[in-house]
Amino acid sequence: MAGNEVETFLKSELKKKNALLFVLIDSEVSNLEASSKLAKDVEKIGASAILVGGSSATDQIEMAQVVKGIKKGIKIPIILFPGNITGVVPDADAILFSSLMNSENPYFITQAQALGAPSVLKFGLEPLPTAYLVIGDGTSAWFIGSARGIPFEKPKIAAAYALAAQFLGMRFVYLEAGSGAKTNVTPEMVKTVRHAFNGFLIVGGGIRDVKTAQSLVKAGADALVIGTFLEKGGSIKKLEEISKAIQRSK
Ligand SMILES: CC(C)=CCC/C(C)=C/CC/C(C)=C/CC/C(C)=C/COP(=O)(O)OP(=O)(O)O
Ligand SMILES: O=P(O)(O)OC[C@@H](O)CO
Ligand SMILES: [Mg+2]
Repeated sequence: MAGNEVETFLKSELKKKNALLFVLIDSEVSNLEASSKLAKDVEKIGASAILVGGSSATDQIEMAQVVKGIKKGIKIPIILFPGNITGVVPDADAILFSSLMNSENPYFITQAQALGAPSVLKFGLEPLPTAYLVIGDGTSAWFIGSARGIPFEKPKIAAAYALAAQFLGMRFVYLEAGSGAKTNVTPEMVKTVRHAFNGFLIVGGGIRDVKTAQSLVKAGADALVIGTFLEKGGSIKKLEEISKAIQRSK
């Protein structure tokens, strides 16, 4: 059984850096060569982890190859970000073992977890118990996960879910506006959730500039996830600016 090395690493990074940058690599979008290069580049500019996943990434073989290929070139952890049981593959360091708490389909709350858990054990992946909360609507994660999206302007509802997650023993909360979302989670929602939840707070979806990133970190985010910005050709230099800015923002 895997230990808690990744969680310990993230917490110690957090002490040093104030807030962390996670880069999401979608194995469906980037091929192995592009993903390996991207992973090395983002490690250099201060990213603390690489997330690998996609809400429609159902090709397990492709995903396993990408994870294995990236792993060779980097020291920072690779954390799986599964949208389904097909996202559980070997050779990663950890997995966001997430429950989409505001899904209307129990499959995404407990059944995918039950089906995926034996493979997590078999592959020696460190499970990071995560409440995955989808905010707003219209994104892939919202649609595929049958989420009843928490309205952007209802921070107290998000905070109530986060508190429930804490009472259920989850140590990570992920506020997800959805990949490529037009609007990111509001700093006000992050602040309200931060107040209620004591664990590691991840925020993602639609983050692509320094100002937004800084405002979310000031509001209390521990880590920001950025994916689409790079998929759409955003520069590593700009990502570095974001990375540096969030390290100073709290
Ligand atoms: C713990 C295990 C085995 C499974 C968890 C299953 C859960 C909770 C799924 C939640 C629903 C879901 C579809 C989440 C997607 C998360 C994800 C990887 C998002 C990033 O991918 P996108 O970039 O949105 O995907 P596309 O590229 O397909 O738009
Ligand atoms: O792709 P973006 O919009 O950066 O979102 C990242 C992540 O939160 C999606 O699951
Ligand atoms: Mg994607």
